[in-house]
Amino acid sequence: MQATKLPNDAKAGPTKPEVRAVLARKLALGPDDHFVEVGSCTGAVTVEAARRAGRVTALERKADRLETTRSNLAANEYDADVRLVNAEAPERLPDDGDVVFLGGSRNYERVLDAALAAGYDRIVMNVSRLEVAGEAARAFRDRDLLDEALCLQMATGYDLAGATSFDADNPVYMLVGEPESGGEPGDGE
Ligand SMILES: C[S@@+](CC[C@H](N)C(=O)[O-])C[C@H]1O[C@@H](n2cnc3c(N)ncnc32)[C@H](O)[C@@H]1O
Repeated sequence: MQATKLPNDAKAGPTKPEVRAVLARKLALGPDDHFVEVGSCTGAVTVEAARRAGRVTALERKADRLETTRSNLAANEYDADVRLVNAEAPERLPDDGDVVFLGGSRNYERVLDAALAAGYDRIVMNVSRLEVAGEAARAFRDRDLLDEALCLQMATGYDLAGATSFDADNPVYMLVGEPESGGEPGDGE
């Protein structure tokens, strides 16, 4: 697998590589897909999506973070047609997208409604704060959208006096939605 280079950082990112690996599986992007990202920040997800999807639109509300997305994209190779947009979704959410990933949670209910109205096939959201995760899971359920709910918790080993100890990351909740499937969480695969 090609390494993802992120020479520039931004405060709220990047999404950890192991979480991105699970995310890639859940997004299941292919060359015919138009992938839309809400909250691109460092561009870590943007870069990896741009190697799988045909088109990528990355929205980021903070202009300086969008510039970080842009510079990190420039450090990597990818084939997709990528468009970067400085906007707070649902403003400028494309109406011809196939798959949307919400890495940022502002206005998420309105983003879900806009994506559903536009006929997106897959909607995935990552949340780290517990209360927001609970409310977002309810929002997915209320829209008959919740296909899977995952709680990812990574711990990375490091050397401690010749033995292996671990540094734990905070948990990340991943909500996977497939409009019209809306099964019980866990039915996904
Ligand atoms: C946790 S960070 C995403 C990290 C990113 N996946 C990465 O790997 O760097 C969330 C980002 O979403 C942005 N954001 C939050 N809500 C947004 C919205 N409604 N529209 C656009 N950007 C949004 C924030 O400014 C922030 O940069």
